[in-house]
Amino acid sequence: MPHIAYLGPAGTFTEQATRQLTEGFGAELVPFDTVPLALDAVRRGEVLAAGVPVENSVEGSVNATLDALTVDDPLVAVQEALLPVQFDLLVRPGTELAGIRTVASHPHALAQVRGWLAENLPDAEVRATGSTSAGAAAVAAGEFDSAIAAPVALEHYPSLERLVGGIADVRDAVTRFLLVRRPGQLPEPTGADRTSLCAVISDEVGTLAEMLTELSLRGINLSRIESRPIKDRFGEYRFFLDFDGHVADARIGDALTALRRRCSSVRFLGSYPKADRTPASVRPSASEQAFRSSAQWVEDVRAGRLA
Ligand SMILES: O=C(O)C(=O)C[C@]1(C(=O)O)C=C[C@@H](O)C=C1
Repeated sequence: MPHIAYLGPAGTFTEQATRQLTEGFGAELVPFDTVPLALDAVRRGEVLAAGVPVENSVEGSVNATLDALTVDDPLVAVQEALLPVQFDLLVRPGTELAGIRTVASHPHALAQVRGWLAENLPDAEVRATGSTSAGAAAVAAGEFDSAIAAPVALEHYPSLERLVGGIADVRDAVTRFLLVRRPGQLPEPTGADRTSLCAVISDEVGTLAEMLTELSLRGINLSRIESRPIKDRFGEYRFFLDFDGHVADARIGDALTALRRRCSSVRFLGSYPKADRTPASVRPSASEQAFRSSAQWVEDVRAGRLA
C-alpha cells in the first residue's frame, strides 16, 4: 500500500485534500509536522508522494511550500486539487466566547479570519501553530482556549466542541493543493493541464519581460507569477510560474527551451491536469500541427529538399 505524506496532525485541510488527491489508490496517509519534512520524506523515498498546500485565494502563496520545492533534489507535481475553506472555532466544553483569551491556528488560516477575530474576539491573543489541527490538538491539551480549525478536525478531537461554525472573511475562499512526487513518468497530457516551474533570472534590464514574452509569443496563458527571495543574496529573486499546457505540448516544450537558454536556472515543477479541467485555448499558430509542419519545413530546407 503506498504511503503518502501530508501536513498533519490528522484533521488538516491538507489531509482532506490529500485524501481527495489519492482517492482510489488505497493509500495510507502519514502525517508530518511541516511541509518541508513531508517533502524530505518523499525525497528519501520513505513515502511515495506528499499532498501540500500551495496557494490560497485570500492569503496567496504558501511560502513554506514554494521554498521547500526549490531546495535539495527536485520534486514534481502530478495532480492538483482545489478545496473550499471555511473554519470552525473549536473549544473545550464549557468555554464561552467572552472567556476566550487565546486563539491558535496556522498563520494562513488566521489571515483568512482576521476580520472575524477583530469583530468577535478583539482582545484574544493570536498564537501561530504548525497547522490548523495542531492548534486544535493544543486546545485539547489545555495550552490555548480556542482554535481556528478545519470542520473535519472535530472528528479527530472528540473532547472539543464547535463554538462557531462557517467562519470566513471571504465566503468562497479556496486553497489549491498539489500531490508531489520524485521525478519519473509524467502524467499524460489531457488538454487541460498546468505546468509549474521556478526560474532565476539575472538582474538586468528587461529579463523578466523577455521571459514572459517567450510565453506570450507562443500563446501560452500565464495563470500565476510569484517571486520569492533567493535568500543568500539580497535583492535577487526566483520566479514561480504557472501556465496552461503540458510539457509534452509542442508550444510548451518550445517555450521551456527558450526559458532554459535565457534564465540562470530553471527548475521544472511538473505538468499535471488542472483541478477545474478547463481546457487550454490554443491559437492556430501554436497548435501541435503548426509546430510539426514548421519544424518539418526547416528540416526540408536544411536537407536541401526545398528551393
Ligand atoms: O493547517 C491546515 O489545515 C492546512 O492544511 C494548511 C493550510 C495552508 O497552508 O493554507 C491549508 C488550507 C487553509 O488555507 C489553511 C491552512
